[in-house]
Amino acid sequence: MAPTSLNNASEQVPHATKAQLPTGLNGGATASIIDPQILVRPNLALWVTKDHQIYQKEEPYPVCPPGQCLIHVKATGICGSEIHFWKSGRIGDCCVTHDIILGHESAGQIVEIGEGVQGFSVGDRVSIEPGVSCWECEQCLRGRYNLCPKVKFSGTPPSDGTMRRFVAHPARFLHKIPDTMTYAVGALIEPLSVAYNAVTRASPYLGQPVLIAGAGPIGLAMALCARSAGCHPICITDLEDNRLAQARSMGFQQTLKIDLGWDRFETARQVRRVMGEGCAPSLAFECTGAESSINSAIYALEDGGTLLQVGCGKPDIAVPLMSMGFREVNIVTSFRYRLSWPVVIRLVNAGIFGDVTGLITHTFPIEQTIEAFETCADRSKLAIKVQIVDE
Ligand SMILES: NC(=O)c1ccc[n+]([C@@H]2O[C@H](COP(=O)([O-])OP(=O)(O)OC[C@H]3O[C@@H](n4cnc5c(N)ncnc54)[C@H](O)[C@@H]3O)[C@@H](O)[C@H]2O)c1
Ligand SMILES: OC[C@H](O)C(O)[C@@H](O)CO
Repeated sequence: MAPTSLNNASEQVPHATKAQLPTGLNGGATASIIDPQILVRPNLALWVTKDHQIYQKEEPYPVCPPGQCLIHVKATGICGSEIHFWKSGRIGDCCVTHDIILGHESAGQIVEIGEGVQGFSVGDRVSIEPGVSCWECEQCLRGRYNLCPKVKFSGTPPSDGTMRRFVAHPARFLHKIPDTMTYAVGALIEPLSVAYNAVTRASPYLGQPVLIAGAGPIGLAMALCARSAGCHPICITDLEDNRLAQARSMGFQQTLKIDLGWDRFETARQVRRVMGEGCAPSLAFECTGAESSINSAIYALEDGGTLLQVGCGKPDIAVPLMSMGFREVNIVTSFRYRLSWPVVIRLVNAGIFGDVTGLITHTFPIEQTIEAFETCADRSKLAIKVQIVDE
């Protein structure tokens, strides 16, 4: 994955000042469905600095540019990448060089419609697809719009994100969610999309034995998706008991706590032992990005198996390429998602993944966003998915 493609375009969403606004709005039509009291609430936003600080500041109420909708963000999940931008100031070569607003896992309600937008109404409940691709380059035109070199990805430098009360977002990247779906679940469509994309890249077969390395939000979302795709048995590994306990509470009983003292052969042996039924995994979704985990997954795979690399780690990772060659072990990568929202919304709504709310362990009101970040970053708090809500 080229780190520079994480986000290459600069964000230029203009902001209106409150003084310019007639009634907390931009003068556009707003249906009575929106409580006017909500629109005058401060537009609190969560910023990160290049000096590893986060702070919350009131932003002007945004203007709603043509082609975009203004959304009252009602639920936003904190992603591990945001903890990286905060604590390390970077992911690979994608650096925080100036203060930006974080956030890319959000759902909310449309409060204003920009000029030229069709198919949406004020009051619609939507999940936000954060990667705004150009829709003009060859990758976009070929349908691989997740690889668009001009993508503006919410909350990834240099683009501001969705972790604020009100945000404008292009209508093309908004997806209606059914009335029966909560905003919290609408915000989970993003991590579930990461898993969905990886599953579509792997095309598993019914009854395929699968290893999932890492039981963070992505590993657990991966497990839900892989199970729905018919994978069985599924062995999930992690270093932490609480994450494996969460996996079991979601119905995945075959878990393995990794001992970093084991070498890759012993880890592979343990994976196969936990899988039981005489199985070795023929597909491994690697969701940690840790070199030792990647290597163990490669050795745990049966000959001819496939490593589906989802986790992001250091730029250069050593893998036993020659041994893989002799065993015809494949590596496939998966980056974000494309065309996933409508399908994932449909699958979640139909209950195909089971209860996805098992991913959410903590919820904070928007005013406590800093506390939410601290909880997410502090492993002793045993958080998996932390969400910020604003009802
Ligand atoms: N490919 C993509 O498009 C994409 C999208 C989102 C996230 N990601 C990446 O996916 C990974 C997982 O994301 P997350 O939010 O779940 O992160 P996370 O840090 O919450 O979870 C990772 C889990 O891996 C476990 N782990 C670490 N080393 C291990 C090892 N050697 N063996 C077994 N488990 C180990 C950790 O204990 C942790 O529970 C991250 O690297 C993230 O950057 C990739
Ligand atoms: O789910 C999407 C990921 O979190 C992003 O790609 C992030 O890692 C960098 O922008």
